Amino acid sequence: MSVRISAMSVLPPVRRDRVIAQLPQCFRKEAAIHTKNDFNNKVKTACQEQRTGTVGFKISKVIVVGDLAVGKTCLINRFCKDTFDKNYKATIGVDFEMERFEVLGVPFSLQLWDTAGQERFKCIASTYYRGAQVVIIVFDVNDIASLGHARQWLEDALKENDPTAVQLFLVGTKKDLSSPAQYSQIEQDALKLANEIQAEYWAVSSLTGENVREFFFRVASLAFETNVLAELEKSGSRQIGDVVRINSNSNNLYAASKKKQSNCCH
Ligand SMILES: Nc1nc2c(ncn2[C@@H]2O[C@H](COP(=O)(O)OP(=O)(O)OP(=O)(O)O)[C@@H](O)[C@H]2O)c(=O)[nH]1
Ligand SMILES: [Mg+2]
Repeated sequence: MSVRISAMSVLPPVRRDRVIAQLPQCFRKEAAIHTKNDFNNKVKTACQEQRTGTVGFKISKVIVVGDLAVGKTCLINRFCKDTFDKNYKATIGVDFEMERFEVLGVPFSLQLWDTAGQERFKCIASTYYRGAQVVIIVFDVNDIASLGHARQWLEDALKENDPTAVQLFLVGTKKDLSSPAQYSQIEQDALKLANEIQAEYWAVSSLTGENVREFFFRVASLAFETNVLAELEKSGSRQIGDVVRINSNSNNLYAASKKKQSNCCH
């Protein structure tokens, strides 16, 4: 972790299509984390004044869970690599992707943990649940049973996390395979569940790409907003100068992380 943080300072600039300047809107107002039109004012001001705490080192951990073959890996691959594979290759344990953004001018990364839905790999996968700021529960809009299992996935994910600190998303995939009539029927159930578990609801297709980018932009934006607000609360009356000092002292940060690394490897 610390090694990755120090490496970030030498990374190239964030891709132009990962720059977020406006708060992306929710998919359904009936099931949204919030329905405000714009980023929180305190967050905007802090970003303008570069008072966002560990500027440039912000990372949120996201775990993606749900039944086997609902399309978790395809969803991540569509967004991160703009690819789609029609052949099913089960995820064994977990896969990991880091996606970098710039939100309100501040570098921000999502650590995406793609977990296995197959029962036999669940045990390995669940050891990676800890420390998640965002939980994405995925179901297939053509498979009502996969929606029914969402609660169980949530329960397992929250066992390892502080339920009050987690932002939840419920995502229906494979929208391209369902007729409008079939879709609107399952959407009713999904919206109801999303409200009960206080999740924000989205429906996407990784095959066509419908809503995929919008969804991840929304995740990044809400995670960022929460992250900065928490940072502002934590720092309270701390001087702006403190933050600047931490950042300008990156040599020491690097040295410290190297030291830590050698301690744990030997
Ligand atoms: N038509 C269509 N097929 C999809 C879509 N998303 C995924 N699939 C297909 O569904 C199958 C399973 O997709 P994966 O992404 O591997 O599923 P997973 O949830 O990662 O499965 P596990 O890793 O076993 O948990 C593959 O054959 C995909 O091609 C979609 O949006 N539309
Ligand atoms: Mg997978």
